[in-house]
Amino acid sequence: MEENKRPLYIPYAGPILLETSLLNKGSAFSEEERTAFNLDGLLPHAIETIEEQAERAYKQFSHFSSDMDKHVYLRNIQDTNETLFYRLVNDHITEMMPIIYTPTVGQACEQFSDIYRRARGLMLSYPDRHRIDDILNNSTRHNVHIIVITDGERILGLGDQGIGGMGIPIGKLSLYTSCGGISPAYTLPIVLDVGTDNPLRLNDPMYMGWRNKRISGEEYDQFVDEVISAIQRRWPNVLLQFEDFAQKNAMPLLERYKDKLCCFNDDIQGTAAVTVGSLLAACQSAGTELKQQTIAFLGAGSAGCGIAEAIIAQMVSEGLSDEEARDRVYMVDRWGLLQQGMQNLLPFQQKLVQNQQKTQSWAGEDGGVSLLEVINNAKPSVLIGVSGAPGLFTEEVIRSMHQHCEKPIVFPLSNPTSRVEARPEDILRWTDGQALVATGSPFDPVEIDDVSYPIAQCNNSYIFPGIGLGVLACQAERITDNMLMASSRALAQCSPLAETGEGALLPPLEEIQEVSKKIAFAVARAAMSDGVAKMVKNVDLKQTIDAHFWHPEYRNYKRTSF
Ligand SMILES: NC(=O)c1ccc[n+]([C@@H]2O[C@H](COP(=O)([O-])OP(=O)(O)OC[C@H]3O[C@@H](n4cnc5c(N)ncnc54)[C@H](O)[C@@H]3O)[C@@H](O)[C@H]2O)c1
Ligand SMILES: O=C(O)C[C@H](O)C(=O)O
Ligand SMILES: [Mg+2]
Repeated sequence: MEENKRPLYIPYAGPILLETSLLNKGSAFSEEERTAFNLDGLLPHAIETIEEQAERAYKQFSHFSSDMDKHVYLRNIQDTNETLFYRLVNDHITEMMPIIYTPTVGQACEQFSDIYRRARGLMLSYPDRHRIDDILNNSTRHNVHIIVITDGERILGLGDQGIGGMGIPIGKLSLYTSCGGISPAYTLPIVLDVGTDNPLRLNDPMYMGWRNKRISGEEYDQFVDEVISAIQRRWPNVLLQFEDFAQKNAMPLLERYKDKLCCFNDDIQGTAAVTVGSLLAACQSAGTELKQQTIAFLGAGSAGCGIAEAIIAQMVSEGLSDEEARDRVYMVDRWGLLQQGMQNLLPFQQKLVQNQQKTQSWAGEDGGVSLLEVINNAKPSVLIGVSGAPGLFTEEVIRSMHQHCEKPIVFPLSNPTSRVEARPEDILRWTDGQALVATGSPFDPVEIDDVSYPIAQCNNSYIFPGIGLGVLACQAERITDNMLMASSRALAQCSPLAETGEGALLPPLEEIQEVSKKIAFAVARAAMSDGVAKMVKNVDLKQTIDAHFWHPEYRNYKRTSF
């Protein structure tokens, strides 16, 4: 906090200062600042506090009836006065997170070109591939510590949105700041504009991206390589988060870069960490261990296989052999259960096939093993949906699961809300209130017979802000599996249900900043013990994390020249 009291020396003045979102204070500029920075007459007479500004902004926000209008309104505040934006979001996190993030951000990506107002972040288009270094120098942020990058091809469960995918890095980075205390000055959203195969975007006269089919293969790989090399030259210590890449690219990109720079794939690893954390909390509250569960997945893609591998690693840490752990995990995709000998599986899916000898008698008429057949034969206690396809946890599937398992754990994690595998109220009705439900998108508590069931939001948003804070605090140079596992365990320790035997599976969003600090602490400790942190061992880690935590408060400005 002492840090924050030091004045900032600012070379901008007049309208340019008011147009600089990181520095603008609007009506909160003091009398002295108004004189020193040539602002007299550019602002209303009254000098306001940030609380007064936030009160007015909240009133205006509340007048909008649609979530998209609210989203556009908040994004506009973000683009004009970031401090006020974060003050507002922090004060109303439960109400505003679904507006700046999932699910509304999905619609904002689909309508990106329609609602476009101001420049934010970097848009790197394939036709500009020969001047990426120059373009990075145009960035409005110079001291970048965290980048979220997408190519817009798998936006939530909404498919290819081309340049509209930019909504996702913007939304994720907003959470890095509001939930993880990363100064907005340190963040940079990037979209790789490599075309789009979505006819709705290509045929839309308003579409603002490169109007071309997606590039692929060698051209695509080379372009990504050029961008990442340029990022490393410009910001060698940056944490790079890959987000919402299509299945064919997500894992190969992670494999290609994970040992070369400080990076992770949020859909594979962040999702795995939050899901394992949630499952650990669920097991703890039931007095069991993860190794005792049998787990079925619908969707064996980036998220599904990422979660499965993290579950297996946790089961092994609880004493199972790798083979025993894999035996307990059933992956169902479009063509049924992943089994040995199946054609066209990607390398990361091949590691998760079931032994055909065990499952051959389960097959239906078409020779494949459906989700229902897995439920009836394997009798899972945990069911996870990451298919992006809505409604597939049918009444029959859930009731069959409940027949074999008194208190099933059911996580329909697909986003946004329109893609959920089953709605929580249905799952609870079909299981007489016995299921433990968590979803990827936010849902209100379910009321049945005067009992209220809270629905946890099992979304990687519980994890990545804490990872970012931990990485910055200890100056980590890589993201290791131990760091991710540490984040899961730290999250599980924050679970009200695990702690007290009742209440929600995951902590309320009002506590997210404290949760992020705990995750950051665990992540940084794991980074130090893995030898990937530059921070010296005897520094007080907790104090360093607190010192890194940015708060949306105005600082005093003093004038300086360029
Ligand atoms: N809650 C979270 O934090 C979180 C995190 C990551 C992803 N997700 C969600 O999970 C979904 C999948 O993401 P992903 O990155 O794994 O995508 P992906 O494309 O890599 O994987 C989706 C998989 O589901 C399969 N699938 C599609 N329709 C199916 C059907 N009818 N039956 C069986 N399988 C089917 C696909 O073949 C594919 O293998 C998305 O909706 C995404 O929003 C949620
Ligand atoms: O963006 C989210 O809400 C979570 C996740 O990264 C997803 O792709 O669905
Ligand atoms: Mg994602």
